[in-house]
Amino acid sequence: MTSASAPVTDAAVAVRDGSVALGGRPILRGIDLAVRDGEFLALMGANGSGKSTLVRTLVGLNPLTTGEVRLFGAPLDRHAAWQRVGYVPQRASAASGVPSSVWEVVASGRLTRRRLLRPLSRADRSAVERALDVVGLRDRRRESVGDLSGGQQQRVLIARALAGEPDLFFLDEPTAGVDLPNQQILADTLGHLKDDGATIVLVAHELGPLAPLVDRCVVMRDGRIAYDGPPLADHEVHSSWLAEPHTHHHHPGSEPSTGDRSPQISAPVDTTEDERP
Ligand SMILES: Nc1ncnc2c1ncn2[C@@H]1O[C@H](COP(=O)(O)OP(=O)(O)OP(=O)(O)O)[C@@H](O)[C@H]1O
Repeated sequence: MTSASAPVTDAAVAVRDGSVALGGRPILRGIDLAVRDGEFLALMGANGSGKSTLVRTLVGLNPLTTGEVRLFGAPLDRHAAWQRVGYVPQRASAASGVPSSVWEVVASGRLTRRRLLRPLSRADRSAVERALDVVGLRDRRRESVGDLSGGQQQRVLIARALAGEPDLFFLDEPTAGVDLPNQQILADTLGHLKDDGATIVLVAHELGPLAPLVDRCVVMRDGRIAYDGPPLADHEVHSSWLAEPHTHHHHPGSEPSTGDRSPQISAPVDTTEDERP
C-alpha cells in the first residue's frame, strides 16, 4: 500500500485511521490515505461507497469518530491553511436563489484571500479573470448564474475554486452529467493546474478525458479503501470488482495471471449491501 507508507506529515492532505459516522451509522472505517504533493488522485467506487464522505471529511466538514486529518502537515483544528484549498462539492448548483452574476460568484472565491469588506485588489481581479478564462466563461461574466445550464454552473463553481489559486483542489464528480466537450475543457484546466504543481483529488465514476492526468487511483467499497495503486481503466474499476461486493474464489491455477495491475484487496470484504435509499 503506497498510502500507508507515505509519511503523513509530508502529504498535502492525509487521514490516518479515519472513521466517520453519520446519523449514528458508521460510514467510513479506518481510512489511511496520504495524498502526496503534486499528485493527481482519482477517488472511485460504487454509489454509496463513501467517496463524498471522505472528501467532505478531508475538507473538515465531517467530524471524525477516530483518527486524524492533516492538511499540509497541520491538524485541521489548528491553523489549517484553508486559503490553499479549493473544493467543488458534488452536484452543486451555482444558483443560490439570490440573483448573482457569474463574476460575483467567481469573485467570492477570493474571500479567503482578502480581508472581509475590503474591495477587490488588482490581484484579486486578475485571478478572477484568469479563472473565468480557464473555464471559458469570460463572455458570460455579467449574466446571472441562474440563466446558465447545469454544466456551465458547474464551471462557475470550478472557476470560483480556481480564483482562490488553490494548491490543493478537491472536485467531487465534476464530470457527472457534463458532455464530452466540457469534460475535455475540464481536463485541460486540471492539466494546467497539475503542471503548476497543484495536488488534485477528483471523485469520478468514469474518468473519460481525465484519465491521462491520473497518477494514482483509490477505490472505495463500503466505507473502506479497497484498492490503492496505479490508475485503472474505467472498465477495470467497474467490471472487476467494484459493483461486486463478494470476492470470487478461484481454484489456484484455474485462471490466467491477472498481471501487475490486478486490484489488491487491502481490507476484508464486507458483504453488507449498501443501505442507501
Ligand atoms: N448525512 C448523512 N447521514 C446519514 N448517512 C449518510 C449521510 N451522508 C451520506 N450518508 C451515507 O453514507 C454512505 C456513503 O455516502 P457517500 O455520499 O459518501 O457515497 P459516494 O461514494 O460519494 O456515493 P455517490 O457515488 O452516490 O456520490 C451512503 O450509504 C449514504 O447513504
